[in-house]
Amino acid sequence: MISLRDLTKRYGDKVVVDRLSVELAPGKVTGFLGPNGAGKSTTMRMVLGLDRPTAGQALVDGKPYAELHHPMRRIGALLDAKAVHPGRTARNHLKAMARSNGLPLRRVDDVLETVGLTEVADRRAGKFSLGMGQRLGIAGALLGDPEILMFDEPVNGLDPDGVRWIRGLMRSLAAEGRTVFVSSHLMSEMQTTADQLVVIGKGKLIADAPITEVIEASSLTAVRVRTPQPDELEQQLLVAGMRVERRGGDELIVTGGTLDRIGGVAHQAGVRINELSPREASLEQAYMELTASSVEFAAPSSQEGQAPADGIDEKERV
Ligand SMILES: Nc1ncnc2c1ncn2[C@@H]1O[C@H](COP(=O)(O)OP(=O)(O)OP(=O)(O)O)[C@@H](O)[C@H]1O
Repeated sequence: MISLRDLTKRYGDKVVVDRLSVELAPGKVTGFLGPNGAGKSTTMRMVLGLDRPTAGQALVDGKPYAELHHPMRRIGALLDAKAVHPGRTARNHLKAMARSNGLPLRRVDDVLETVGLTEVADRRAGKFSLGMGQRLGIAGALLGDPEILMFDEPVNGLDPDGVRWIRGLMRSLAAEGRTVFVSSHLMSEMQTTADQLVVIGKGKLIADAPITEVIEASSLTAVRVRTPQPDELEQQLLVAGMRVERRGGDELIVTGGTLDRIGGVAHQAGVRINELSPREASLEQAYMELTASSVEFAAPSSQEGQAPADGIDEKERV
C-alpha cells in the first residue's frame, strides 16, 4: 500500500506538490495523470525516498521508504530506464542489483523471462533499443517480487507491440493482487489499462476516482433522446435536475442523468421514447476538462482538435 498524506514539496517559493493525500489500493492499476510539470515525477521520487518532502509523508506499507527493511521486496520502480551502466550486460546489471539488495540470484533468470529478454541477456545494455531498455528497467523493478510497482511513463517512445506488452504486464500484476501505480500522458492508454485514476494539476489533487466515474462526471458524457413529446420530456427532466439541450425536431441531449434515470422520468410522465442512447466522453475529453485550469504552459488558443461542447462527433450528428 502506498499512502500519501498531505505530501508537499517546495522548490524555493514554488509549491510543486501541494498537500497531496491519496491511498493506493492493491489489486488495481492506478493511473497517475496530470499536465507537464504537475508534480508526478516529484511525487514518485518522494515515495522512493529520492526527494525529501517539505511537509507531509509518502509511506510504503506504513513507513517512509528509508525505513523499509528490504525495500526492493516491498516496492519496485521504473523511473528512468536509462539509469543502467551501458557497458554491463542485462544479466550482469540485474545480478549486481540482486547482490547489492540481498535478493536471490535465481530471480535474475525469472525476471529476464518475464520481460522477454532471455535471448539478449548477455548483450550490453548500452546497445539496447529504447523498448529493450524499458523492459530491462521493468525487470529491475520486478527483481524483489514486490507487492507494489511504480512506473513513470513506462510506454514513452515504445512501439505498439511494446505498449501492448506493458499494458498486459500491468494488468496481470494487478490481477495477482499487487498495487500498480503508473504515470502516463497517454489518456487512451490509461483508458484501456487503469481501474482508478489519480489526477493532479499544479501539485494539487484534482480527482481520485474509478475511471468510470471520471468519465461519467464529465459534462461531455451525455444521453441522446428522441421523443415525439420533446417539450413535455424536457420539462420533466429539468424538474429532475438534469440539463437539457434541444436539438430541434424530436431530439434532446441530456447531461447530468443516467439512461435509467431518464427512462424512469419518461415512464412516469407517460412520454414515449424512440431512442435513448449514451454518448460517453472519452477519457481524453474528461481529462482535458478536469485539468483545463491547471495547464502550466497552454498553447495559443486553437479550436483545432477540441471536442464539441456536447461530446458528440460531427460525423455522428444526423
Ligand atoms: N530539482 C528541482 N528543482 C527545482 N524545480 C524542480 C526540481 N524538480 C522538479 N522541479 C519542478 O517541479 C515541477 C514538477 O515537476 P515534475 O517533474 O514532478 O512534474 P511531472 O508532472 O512529472 O511533469 P512531466 O509530465 O513533464 O514529467 C516542475 O515545474 C519542475 O520544473
